[in-house]
Amino acid sequence: MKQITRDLISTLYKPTKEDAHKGTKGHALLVGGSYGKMGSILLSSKAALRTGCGLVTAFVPECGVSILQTAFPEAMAIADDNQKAISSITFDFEPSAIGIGPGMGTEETTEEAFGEFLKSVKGPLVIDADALNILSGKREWLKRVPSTTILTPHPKEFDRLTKTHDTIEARQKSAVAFASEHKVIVVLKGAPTIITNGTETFENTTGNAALATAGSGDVLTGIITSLLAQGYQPLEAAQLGVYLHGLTADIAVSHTGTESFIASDIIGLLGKAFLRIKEYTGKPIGFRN
Ligand SMILES: NC(=O)C1=CN([C@@H]2O[C@H](COP(=O)(O)OP(=O)(O)OC[C@H]3O[C@@H](n4cnc5c(N)ncnc54)[C@H](O)[C@@H]3O)[C@@H](O)[C@H]2O)[C@@H](O)CC1
Ligand SMILES: Nc1ncnc2c1ncn2[C@@H]1O[C@H](COP(=O)(O)OP(=O)(O)O)[C@@H](O)[C@H]1O
Ligand SMILES: [Mg+2]
Repeated sequence: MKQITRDLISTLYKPTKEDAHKGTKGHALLVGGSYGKMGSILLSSKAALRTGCGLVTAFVPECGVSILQTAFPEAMAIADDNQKAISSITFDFEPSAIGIGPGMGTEETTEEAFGEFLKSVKGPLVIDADALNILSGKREWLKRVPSTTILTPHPKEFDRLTKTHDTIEARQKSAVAFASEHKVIVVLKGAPTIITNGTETFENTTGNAALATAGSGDVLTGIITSLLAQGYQPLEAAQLGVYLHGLTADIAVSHTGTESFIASDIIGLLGKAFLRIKEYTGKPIGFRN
């Protein structure tokens, strides 16, 4: 297994172009949320914008619109017809990338909506959380998942999708086989997280137990979706996203410790994490780089 080193990340990282504007930096669409779990998609959406895409739209149940627009005015919101859970995923623009699943729930109407969504979605796409849980009950829908889609299961989600694994090694081996069979990229989250496309497998080298906190995976979904929206190739987006996510916790741990770190802190430290990566590239930090 290869390691995701700072050298690898320095070669992947693309600085913002000087003549960039919000229309050239990609438009991420985040789909998810349900009554009582709107925080998850809010975290994903905020993380996406903080990772550098130009525009973010959140597709949420009706009850989530005012929550989103109040807590995060920079994002646009599209309301589902249903009050509490997503029932039909329709939008009238072409997103540069889509992330789906955080807080979405697995109600029947949401399951149907996700099944329909998969019939027409082209990608780039990130599938997380409840979208993965729905797929676990509808494995035949895996055929509809576009190739190079990024799946971001934690161990329990991966086991639901496949089978119970007794060891981390067995699960990792299974993730490689799964990625190869379904032509997807699996980000198997954990300590450490591994990324595989079925041919090559990489182990992340950043992150610590501060990340063991509610919503940290929702944030990762936003980060990776944003990188995809900005034009990173799926494997690169997964590698850079997981590295950045972990780096925020490594930066934080000396002054917050592991206990008080929360998912919003990951978002707040993304800027510092990007600056750290810029340092690795050896190029001056500033406007003209
Ligand atoms: N503020 C919010 O709105 C939040 C919403 N969330 C959403 O809640 C829904 C349920 O997700 P959950 O992941 O909480 O529930 P799940 O039932 O899918 O998984 C939680 C369980 O998975 C196991 N697990 C997780 N990471 C593991 C690891 N590294 N090693 C071994 N076992 C591990 C643990 O047993 C844990 O209790 C998702 O839609 C998620 O996006 C959560 O992200 C929490 C925050
Ligand atoms: N002890 C740990 N060390 C490193 N990373 C961790 C640790 N615990 C959790 N993480 C990371 O935190 C994230 C948790 O994701 P997830 O379980 O989906 O959270 P949520 O669904 O609450 O958002 C993953 O990226 C995982 O790798
Ligand atoms: Mg999660």
